Amino acid sequence: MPPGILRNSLSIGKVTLGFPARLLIRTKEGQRTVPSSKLDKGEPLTHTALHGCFGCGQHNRTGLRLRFYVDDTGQILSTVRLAGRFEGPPGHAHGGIVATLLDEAMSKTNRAQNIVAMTRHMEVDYLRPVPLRTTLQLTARHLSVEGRKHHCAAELRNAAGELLATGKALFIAIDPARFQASKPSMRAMKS
Ligand SMILES: CCCCCCCCCC(=O)SCCNC(=O)CCNC(=O)[C@H](O)C(C)(C)COP(=O)(O)OP(=O)(O)OC[C@H]1O[C@@H](n2cnc3c(N)ncnc32)[C@H](O)[C@@H]1OP(=O)(O)O
Repeated sequence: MPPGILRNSLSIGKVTLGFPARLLIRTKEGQRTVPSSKLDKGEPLTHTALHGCFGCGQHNRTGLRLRFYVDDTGQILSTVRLAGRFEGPPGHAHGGIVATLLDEAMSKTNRAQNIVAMTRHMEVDYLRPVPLRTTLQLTARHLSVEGRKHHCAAELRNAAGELLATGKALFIAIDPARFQASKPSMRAMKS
């Protein structure tokens, strides 16, 4: 297991129940779909610092509350079911929410290596409208690193494996302690 990955309290057996019947994964041999019951190498990926995050904060009741897993190649996996409040085009997700899904998954490819990094530049290809209230598959990979610059990519698919959106992004590694120290106080934010 790469450093920085913390197991959450769910067992692997319970985790796989959350996935659709078949899940697209990338292995050392190439891309393929597997029955989700066979996804025995996915490890829950979680962290303790960002409870309020709109993407993954489990305490953010209005957020997406995404949960992520990492396979043995370092690929990040998640399944998502978007609620009606995330609508943009009728019956489909708002583009900003689609970008958030891709951004969040890519950020976890850094987190899985114990790197704290912020999105500096991101591009999205919206290939098909993303339906609400149905299971979606979100995957992301770390592509390369050069100094503080981390290049990542993500894909969003429907349960049948059809590609709906892709993203690429440049993340810049930061010192989280310095970031916390520069955080505005609640009083400053209210004024
Ligand atoms: C505790 C925090 C936890 C955060 C977790 C991640 C959450 C999930 C992801 C997000 O949604 S983050 C939220 C959205 N992103 C932001 O709010 C970031 C806002 N931007 C910043 O705060 C700063 O721009 C940033 C910290 C990302 C970088 O500022 P720096 O001053 O540290 O870096 P700098 O500008 O010097 O750029 C670093 C390198 O990247 C290069 N660079 C910057 N933009 C580039 C670009 N577009 N293309 C190519 N290279 C680029 C730049 O030239 C330089 O190259 P060198 O190191 O070789 O000199």
